[in-house]
Amino acid sequence: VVGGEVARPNSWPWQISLQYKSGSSFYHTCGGTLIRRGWVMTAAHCVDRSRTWRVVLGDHNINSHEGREQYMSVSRVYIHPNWNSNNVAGGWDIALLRLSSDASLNNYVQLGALPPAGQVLPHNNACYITGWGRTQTGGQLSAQLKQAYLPVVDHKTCSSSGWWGSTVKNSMVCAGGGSDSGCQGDSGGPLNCSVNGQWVVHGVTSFVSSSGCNAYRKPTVFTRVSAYISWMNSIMG
Ligand SMILES: C[C@H](NC(=O)[C@H](CCCC[NH3+])NC(=O)C(F)(F)F)C(=O)Nc1ccc(C(F)(F)F)cc1
Repeated sequence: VVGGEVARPNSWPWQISLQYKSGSSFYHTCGGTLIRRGWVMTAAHCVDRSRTWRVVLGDHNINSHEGREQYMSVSRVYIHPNWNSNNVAGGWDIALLRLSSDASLNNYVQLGALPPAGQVLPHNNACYITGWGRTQTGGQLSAQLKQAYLPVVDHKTCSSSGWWGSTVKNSMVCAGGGSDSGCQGDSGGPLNCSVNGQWVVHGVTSFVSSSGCNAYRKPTVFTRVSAYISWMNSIMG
């Protein structure tokens, strides 16, 4: 996350860290959202390569053990069948991870709320991106979970010339476009939007401009969760 601020610990209790094993250690690579006790929603591009994954729940500082974390292994990865790893602009950047056991819900670990199928938020709807991604273009990951206020940019604006043009599809949500943005390492994490006073996860962090995370008029682009409700239900049952 470029800009924004460090989140109050565990104030986004559905945010997870997706980590892969290398040698005898695990490394943060993406974010994700706990959507059922045994299921995590993330981006397909996060799990393109087959690796040994683990999901960390209840985390704040990914480099220290604070005692609230739950470490879950992943028993199966479901990547959307239409996902094309050579074309993030095509959309379909969504995946589900089946956990090997159910999470314990508590003050630090809660389920994220999903939107109703088809719901599209209006321009400027209040949303926050959260994640441990780079804090500047080309910079380092954040040790502590960060948040940034990224209001929704409607499709009409986001897909206009000077903005993303036809790269952005209707199955995506744009948010931000100013000096705050997502960045590498935030992928797969939630776009948390305020709807009728409740936080609802309307986006899965998908891409930013290759010329810089907070490039002018290149809002962060998210997979629009409300376009994938039926697919997710078909997988999770
Ligand atoms: C560096 C930048 N990385 C990204 O945007 C990666 C996803 C990369 C998927 C493809 N391997 N996502 C992120 O950094 C995220 F944290 F914002 F989600 C990037 O490649 N952006 C990008 C690439 C292609 C296109 C387009 F489809 F238009 F060709 C648009 C943006």
